Amino acid sequence: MSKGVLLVNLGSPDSTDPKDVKRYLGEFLMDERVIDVPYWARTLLVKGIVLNTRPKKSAEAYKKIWWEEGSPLIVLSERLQAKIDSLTSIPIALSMRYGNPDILSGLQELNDKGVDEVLLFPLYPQFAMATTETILVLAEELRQKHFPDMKFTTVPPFYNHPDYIRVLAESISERLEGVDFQHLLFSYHGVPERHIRKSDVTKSHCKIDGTCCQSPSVAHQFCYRHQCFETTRLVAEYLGLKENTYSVSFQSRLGFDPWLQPYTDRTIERFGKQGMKKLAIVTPAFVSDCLETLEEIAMEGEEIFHEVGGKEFTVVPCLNDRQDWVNVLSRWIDEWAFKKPVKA
Ligand SMILES: C=CC1=C(C)c2cc3[nH]c(cc4nc(cc5[nH]c(cc1n2)c(C)c5CCC(=O)O)C(CCC(=O)O)=C4C)c(C)c3C=C
Ligand SMILES: [Fe+2]
Ligand SMILES: [Fe+2]
Repeated sequence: MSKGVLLVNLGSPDSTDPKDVKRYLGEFLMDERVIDVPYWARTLLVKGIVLNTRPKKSAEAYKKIWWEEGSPLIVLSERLQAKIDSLTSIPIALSMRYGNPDILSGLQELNDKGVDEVLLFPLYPQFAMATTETILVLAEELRQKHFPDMKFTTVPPFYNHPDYIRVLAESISERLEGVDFQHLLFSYHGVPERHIRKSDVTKSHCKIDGTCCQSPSVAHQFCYRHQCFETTRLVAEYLGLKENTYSVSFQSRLGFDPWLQPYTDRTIERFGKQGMKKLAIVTPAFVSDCLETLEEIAMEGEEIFHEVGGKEFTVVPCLNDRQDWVNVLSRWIDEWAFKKPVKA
């Protein structure tokens, strides 16, 4: 058997043209694991309401962060792929769950190189139905339809892996060296609370309260909220952060359902109103900088903080193509390719 890797990230529109943004949002939001309501209700909501207003607004936001080479998320993912490729001896392909390059083209590229054993590598530290699960489900559908002889292995969420924690913590301490900050906010992408309950394999553990995510449970294998808290706890431990000098919040909510709380925008506002002047923020749900980090946090978040009296707002970049991160990913891939188990 011949081995290869498919890195998969979320994806971006092809350009900042509202038509491209509309096509991308249509594919993204019609995913039943992103907006998890019956098909008729999703169609009504997405095609009848969201796609009539959101693409124009989102296109304006994308214009603020777009690079000459294209979407930061795609460009940074491509740089990561190229660097890993230069360190490993097996083919490394890159796909996006939505937009281009799609998962089918990534699998085709590997297939054309003679690969019949693929390591599926969702580029998300924490499990979520709207991220990891939807990648694995679509990839499996495509495998059955187009490449029935291909074999898949999946990289599990690495939210608590010591290598990931070390690199994330080092990236934070590098960015914050010499920066005087009062609080470090760990802002994760939010999900509707309903998603957390749906992913609870025990169907009884998850209460979305102060205790469930801290009490041991098999449910945590698929609990995004627990995994965000664990990443935070382990990084705080690594950096020796004192209690009450860091906290967790959830950003990017959409719609009227309750999403995971506290919300990042309200948290930033509250901190400023309480008199905090120097806030640092890190976004560990994303391994590549993107709209949600470069616009929502670094631009909008800073504006909110300044409006309520905050002075210094420091954003830690995502891991992107940092060399220590590239080294870790290349080593995990080699461990798999040369028959050593990838540590969970
Ligand atoms: C409406 C439901 C959404 C869920 C659930 C959701 C979960 C989720 N998303 C990410 C990562 C990213 N999301 C990004 C953009 C983005 N997300 C949503 C909606 C949901 N996300 C929308 C509508 C958008 C598009 C932009 C907008 O109109 O506001 C991005 C950035 C993409 C880019 O091109 O830069 C990322 C990355 C995670 C990790 C997650 C659940 C854990
Ligand atoms: Fe999102
Ligand atoms: Fe929980």
